[in-house]
Amino acid sequence: MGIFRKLAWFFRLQKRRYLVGVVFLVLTAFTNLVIPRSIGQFADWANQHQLTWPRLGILLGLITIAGLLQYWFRYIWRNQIWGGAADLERQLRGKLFQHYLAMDDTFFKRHRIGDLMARCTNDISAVQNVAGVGILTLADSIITGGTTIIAMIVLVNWKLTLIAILPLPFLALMAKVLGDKLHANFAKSQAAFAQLSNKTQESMTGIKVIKTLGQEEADIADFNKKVEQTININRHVNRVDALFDPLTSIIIGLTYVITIVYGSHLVLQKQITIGQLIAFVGYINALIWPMFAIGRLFNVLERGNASYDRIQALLAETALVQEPAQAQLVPAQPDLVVDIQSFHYPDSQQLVLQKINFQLPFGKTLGIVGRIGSGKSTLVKLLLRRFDNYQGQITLGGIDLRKLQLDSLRASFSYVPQENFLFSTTIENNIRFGNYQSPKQLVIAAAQVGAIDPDIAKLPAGYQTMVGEKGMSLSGGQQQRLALARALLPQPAILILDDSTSALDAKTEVKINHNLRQLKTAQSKIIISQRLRSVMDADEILVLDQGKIIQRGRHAKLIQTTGWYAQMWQRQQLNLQK
Ligand SMILES: Nc1ncnc2c1ncn2[C@@H]1O[C@H](COP(=O)(O)OP(=O)(O)OP(=O)(O)O)[C@@H](O)[C@H]1O
Repeated sequence: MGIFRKLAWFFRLQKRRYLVGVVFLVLTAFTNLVIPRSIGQFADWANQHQLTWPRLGILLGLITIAGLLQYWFRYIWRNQIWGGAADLERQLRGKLFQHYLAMDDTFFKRHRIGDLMARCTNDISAVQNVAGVGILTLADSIITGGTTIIAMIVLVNWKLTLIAILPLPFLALMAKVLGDKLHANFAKSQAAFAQLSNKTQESMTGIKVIKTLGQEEADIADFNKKVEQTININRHVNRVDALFDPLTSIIIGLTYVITIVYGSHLVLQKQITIGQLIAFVGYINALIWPMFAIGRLFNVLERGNASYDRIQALLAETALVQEPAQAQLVPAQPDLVVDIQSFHYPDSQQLVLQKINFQLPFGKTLGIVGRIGSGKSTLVKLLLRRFDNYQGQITLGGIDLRKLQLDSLRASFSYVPQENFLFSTTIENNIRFGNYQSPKQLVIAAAQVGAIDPDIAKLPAGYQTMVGEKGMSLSGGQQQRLALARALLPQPAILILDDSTSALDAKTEVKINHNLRQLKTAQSKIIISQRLRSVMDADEILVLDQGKIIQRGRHAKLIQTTGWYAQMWQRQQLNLQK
């Protein structure tokens, strides 16, 4: 019952809806009594040769009215209670999704996507069941069960009632015991399902790698193994479930036998009429479902409770980066000043950045180069405030990043990462992403700077061409250029290109660099690249190695020195000549 306490916030919000639902459940329970009672009366009148057409008419009228009212009452409570359950689902789904979006990299490292999706599907359904089937069963068991037993005692005979309902609590007990077994297996089935969705998601995401390495057969075998495991567990669940029905029939059968044997005895003793006995059988019929449901109720509540805890555990995880109270907006045309003493990722002790300091006045360009793994992308993550746990300070427009509004901070940067993500919608929507109000000319202008406009013009549906999932229908270079156009459209204060032209040929890259230089919109640029050609026009270039700046200055100065930059420049020039 703890789950009802945990969901008290929701039931308080939906008080009216649930109250109306329960009132109509009570009315349904009362109309439920009319039909057996009328049939019993019919039997008595028939038995006593007192049945007349008008009397038959009254009974049929009563049964019809009770049936119609029941239809209407059921319609109302179903709408109210199921509506409430659907609303709980909507709220939990919304909360979880919003939470996922607010989380940082470490969260997604801790939880696999398949698990996160399972929480959004199976766990939410289990909690939703509490607010739907759970509430219905609880109210129905108490209300229908209670009114039926009272009717049996008052309208028929208390001794017969007591003896006849004796086996019914076993029905509830059995439902609970088997339910527990079912629950344990259900947890295994949930885990197997989560593994299967992890596997499916990984295979779908990595489909290109699987095909390239010719691993289709191995992957299919692995997938089939997981499907087999899931089916086996579900088979076991079904076997336990299948035990339930025959046992139910035995207990219900026993109840009828007792009722008929002892009831007939009472009829022969003239303590009750034959009509009362017939009505009584009708009441027993009405009582079976509430008893049966009580046992199942425990499972619904337990399952819901476990799932609610799992959802809450996720929701309780806080993002590493929090917005302070009274956060400030980024000033217009901000200068960027970086002074990082040291940084390590939260889940590792390895120092990834040390003594990184530079200034990027508004409108200037900074180039960052260096060996792979030297910390270039990590530096960008700190600028975008994906991590906060560094020693030192970063200011934008003179304000510490940690004091800025997150939305305002992120709107100041446009970041084109090494690996782009395109959405399965049109090319235009991919460029517009988040900037749906921008006029079409600006979309085209961004595509022109990104040198993707000529490619789009060649497509049959132009800007309205659908991009396959993850940009499947575009080449790697086209995807990179589309991502660049998307980053340019909002005209951010600082544009960050993180090796974002790696898939382009030299000619296209030169063209894009030229377009970027010609941009009329003033903005700062941070260009990270393996190709020194991309940064040679920068106002300052930083060379990183093992998280430290080992060289800095302008291109002309750096090629004069004997360090990494000059060596790399010569090597790349030679490669170009080949
Ligand atoms: N999320 C993370 N958690 C722990 N360590 C990480 C994480 N991301 C990167 N690292 C480590 O930080 C170091 C710097 O990585 P980073 O990606 O910043 O290098 P990079 O210079 O951008 O490399 P590349 O040129 O290959 O993109 C590497 O040793 C890497 O293994």
